[in-house]
Parts: sequence; structure tokens; C-alpha cells
Amino acid sequence: MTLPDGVERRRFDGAESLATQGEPVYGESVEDGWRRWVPERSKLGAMLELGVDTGLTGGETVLYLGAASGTTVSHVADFAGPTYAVEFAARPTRDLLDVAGDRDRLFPLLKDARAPETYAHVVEPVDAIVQDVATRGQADVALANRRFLKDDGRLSMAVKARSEDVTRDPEDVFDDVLETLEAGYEILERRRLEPYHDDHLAVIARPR
Ligand SMILES: C[S@@+](CC[C@H](N)C(=O)[O-])C[C@H]1O[C@@H](n2cnc3c(N)ncnc32)[C@H](O)[C@@H]1O
Repeated sequence: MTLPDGVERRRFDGAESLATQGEPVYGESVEDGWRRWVPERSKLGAMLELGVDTGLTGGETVLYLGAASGTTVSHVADFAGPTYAVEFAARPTRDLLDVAGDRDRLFPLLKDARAPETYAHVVEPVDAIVQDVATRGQADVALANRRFLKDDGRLSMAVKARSEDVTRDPEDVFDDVLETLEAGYEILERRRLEPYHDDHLAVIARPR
């Protein structure tokens, strides 16, 4: 698996870590303009750290669903092209606006990812959807936003088992989420995100 252009392994305090070039956002270490991408703080960072083939190459157009205050999407906007960041909670979106102030390719959208028609007039066709919404109905969110993904595009999705059902075995939850997702996507890879994130599954898929 090759890392996207603009993502490198650098040394921070004697240890190697992924990094991107940009203004710091969440107190991460910075060396020579490179910001440490902390995998414990970012599901996409954990995917890249674990060698998951996200299909991200650098410079692509991205739709990011569940941006929160911008921890992960700030790294994405450091190496990608135009990056649309959807978040429906007002408080983290305020922080996200500050993050976007330092990044001219990052476009925050205070929108509900379950209602893509509310931002369809803004978002152009994208090469990649990155999703981390940690809410019930994670597969439905990915299906609703498939309309934005180019035919050869990729979905990189983090599924949080406890957001679907706290009582069930996470593996059973993941099987159900993938079965729902298959209505619109072909699954290319599934991978648990331990040790960085417990009971989370990385899913890489392409549109059918
Ligand atoms: C786990 S956090 C995201 C963390 C972020 N991806 C990161 O790594 O920096 C999940 C976020 O998804 C947002 N979210 C959940 N459901 C959503 C929806 N339907 N539309 C938009 N955002 C949503 C939550 O408000 C929360 O900020």
C-alpha cells in the first residue's frame, strides 16, 4: 500500500509517525512544518497506519462526512484537493471554520449527512468519500451520499459498532452494516482498527 502524495513517515520525538504539511490543529507535534497524524485520534489515520488500501493518492476531490472539529479532515485537506466537510453539530463546526481559515481547499458545510439534497448544489462529483459519523444507520448515510461519488471513486468508511447497537457482538453488527452497504457498493476491504480504535471497522468500497 502506498501512502497518498503529501502523506509521509517522519520522526517525532524519536518515533516514526505519519504526517502531513499544514498548520497544527489539535495539539499534535510539529517538526519542520510536518504535523504528526495521530492514529489514536483519527480513524483514517489508523487505516493508513495499518496499511489499509484507501485508494487515496493525493490531490483528489473529497467529501468528508462527520468532520467534527476537524482533526482528521484537516490532514485530508493538507494532501487532497477540494475537500467538502459535512458536520451537523454547530459547536464543532465553529472550530472547523477556524481550521478551514488556514486551508483554502477545505469547505465546511453545516449539514445533515442523511439529507444530501441539502448540499447537492454545492458538492461536485468526488473521487473519494471519507465517512466517520459514529451514528445509527452508518450504511444508510454512505448509501445516501453515493450519488456524489464518481464511478471509479472510493468510499473509506469507519463503522463504530456501539453506535448501531451497544448490546450486540461487534462482528455481527459489522456483518449487518456491510450487507446493507452492498445495496450500492462493492466491498473491497474490511479491517478492524485495533489497537487504535476499539470495536471499529474500516470498510473500503466502490460504487456498483
Ligand atoms: C466520531 S466523530 C468524527 C470525528 C472526526 N471524523 C475526526 O476524526 O476528526 C462523529 C461526528 O459525526 C457527526 N455526525 C453524526 N451524524 C451526523 C450526520 N447525520 N450528519 C453530519 N454529521 C454527523 C457528529 O456530530 C460527530 O461530530
